[in-house]
Amino acid sequence: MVDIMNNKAGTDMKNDGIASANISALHCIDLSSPDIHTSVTLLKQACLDSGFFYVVNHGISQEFMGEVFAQSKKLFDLPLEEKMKLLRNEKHRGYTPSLDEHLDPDNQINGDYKEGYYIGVEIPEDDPESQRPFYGSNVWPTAGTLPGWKETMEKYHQEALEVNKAVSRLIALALDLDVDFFDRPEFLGRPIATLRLLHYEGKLSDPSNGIFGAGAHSDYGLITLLATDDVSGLQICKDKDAKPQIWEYVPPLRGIMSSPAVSNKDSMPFVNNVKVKSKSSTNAFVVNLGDMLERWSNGIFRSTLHRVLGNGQERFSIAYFVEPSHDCLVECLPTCQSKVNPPRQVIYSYMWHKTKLSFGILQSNARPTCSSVTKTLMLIEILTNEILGNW
Ligand SMILES: O=C(O)CCC(=O)C(=O)O
Ligand SMILES: [Fe+2]
Repeated sequence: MVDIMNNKAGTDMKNDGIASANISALHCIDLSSPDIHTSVTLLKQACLDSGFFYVVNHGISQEFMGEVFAQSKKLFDLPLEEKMKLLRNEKHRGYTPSLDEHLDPDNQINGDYKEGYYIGVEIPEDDPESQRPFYGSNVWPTAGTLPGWKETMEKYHQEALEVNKAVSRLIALALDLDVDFFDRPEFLGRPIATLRLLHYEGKLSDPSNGIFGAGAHSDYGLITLLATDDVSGLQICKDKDAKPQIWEYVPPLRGIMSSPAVSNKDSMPFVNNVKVKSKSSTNAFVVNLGDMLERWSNGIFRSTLHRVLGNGQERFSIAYFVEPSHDCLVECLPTCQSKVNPPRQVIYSYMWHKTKLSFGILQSNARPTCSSVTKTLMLIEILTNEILGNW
């Protein structure tokens, strides 16, 4: 029996053609399990250990995921001049070309070797809400160019949001909050939820020379739901302060495992006693915690540094970034403070975005870099201090 959880040190990915790295032993949450207690325990441990975990049996069919990836590929297969007609607008919706984003400028010589496509929550232009950062209308390829594309992506946007909500309910329980804590209208009732299709062109990464598929970063929102194809590349660094940093692969978790470490085709992988149900069962999502949840939980749950190394093969992934509404006051959760861990920061989700926008971070990069995040957080503290006067 292959047990990815116990598949720790000693396993490497040498046949990826890049520097060998261990495979990370991540927890796996079965969203269909009636045993909520076990799911919450596993999830809590995952959030404390690494801020990364797999989610299986999430309810989105394999067939539909195949359609979403096929449509994504069709878009990226368009000639560059066609894609440039869909270039991202001022609301950061639409196409972002290769090297446009620079997630880790301190360690990258060029930008990320990936192209992307942003799809947010659609709010019509005549709705005053559309004036707020990250709300607005999407950019769509015409039905003539890509039939059914818009419909597929809109459906995935909705279905993936439900998976995120299911995960956020387990997170609420893991933080000793009411199960529906994050479901409130001002939180995930009106979320800032952004789908991002990604295509890595197949450039071989060379970390020592600053070449990455995606540079090291942590996501800045609440949680991110990531779907990937069978090509490995995602790595995490559980301790961002360690020197040297230790990077571990997070391989795609499938009904049939694709990585050499877990390729015993005769047996289905067990992950922390969760059986990935059958060869036709849905592929796992990778979920990771963002900087906002780290703040909200007063540093108890941590966001984790991650990056993507290209192994020379083309790779597709789909990230879904979820944050609460602009009106959400991200103040220390009641269950995350004590005498030894007093509340640290108060941030308006709205301020979070406004500050990023006003500092132009989003003008050069679709999302802020790690170092930008740090600078931004410092700034938010100053601004919030001025506005709320509670320091
Ligand atoms: O493509 C991946 O596997 C990760 C992408 C990612 O980390 C991001 O877009 O924030
Ligand atoms: Fe990320």
